[in-house]
Amino acid sequence: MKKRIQSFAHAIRGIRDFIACGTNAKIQLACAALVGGLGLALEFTGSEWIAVTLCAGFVLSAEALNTAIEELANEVSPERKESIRRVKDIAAGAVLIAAVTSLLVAATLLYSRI
Ligand SMILES: Nc1ncnc2c1ncn2[C@@H]1O[C@H](COP(=O)(O)OP(=O)(O)OP(=O)(O)O)[C@@H](O)[C@H]1O
Repeated sequence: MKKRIQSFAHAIRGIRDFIACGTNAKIQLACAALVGGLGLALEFTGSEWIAVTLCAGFVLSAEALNTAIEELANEVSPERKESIRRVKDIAAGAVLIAAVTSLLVAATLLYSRI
C-alpha cells in the first residue's frame, strides 16, 4: 500500500514539474479553463462536459508525454542527430493530432449551439 501511495506521489510531482517547466502546459491549462468557463456560460449538457473533459485530458496527456520525451532526448543525446529529430518531431506531431482533434470537437459543439 505504501508503494502505491509513493507511486501516486511521484506522479503528482511529475505533473507539478510538467506545469512548472512547460510554457505549452500553461497555455493548454489556460485554454482548458477558458473552455470550462464557456461550458458554464453556455450550460453544457452532461455529454458536452464529457467531450470537453476528454479533449482537455487528451491534449494535456499528449503534451506531458512530449515534454518527457524531449527531456529524455536532450539528456541522452545533446548533440544534433537525425534519429533525435525524428523522435522529437513525432512526439510533437502527437500533440498536434490531439490539439486538432480537440479543436474539431470544440467547433462541433459550438456549431451545434448556433
Ligand atoms: N538533438 C537534436 N537533433 C536533431 N534535431 C533536433 C534536436 N533537438 C531538436 N531538434 C529539432 O528541433 C525541433 C525543436 O526541438 P526542441 O527541443 O527545441 O523542442 P521545443 O522547441 O521545445 O518543441 P515543442 O514546441 O514541441 O516543445 C525538434 O522538433 C526537432 O525537429
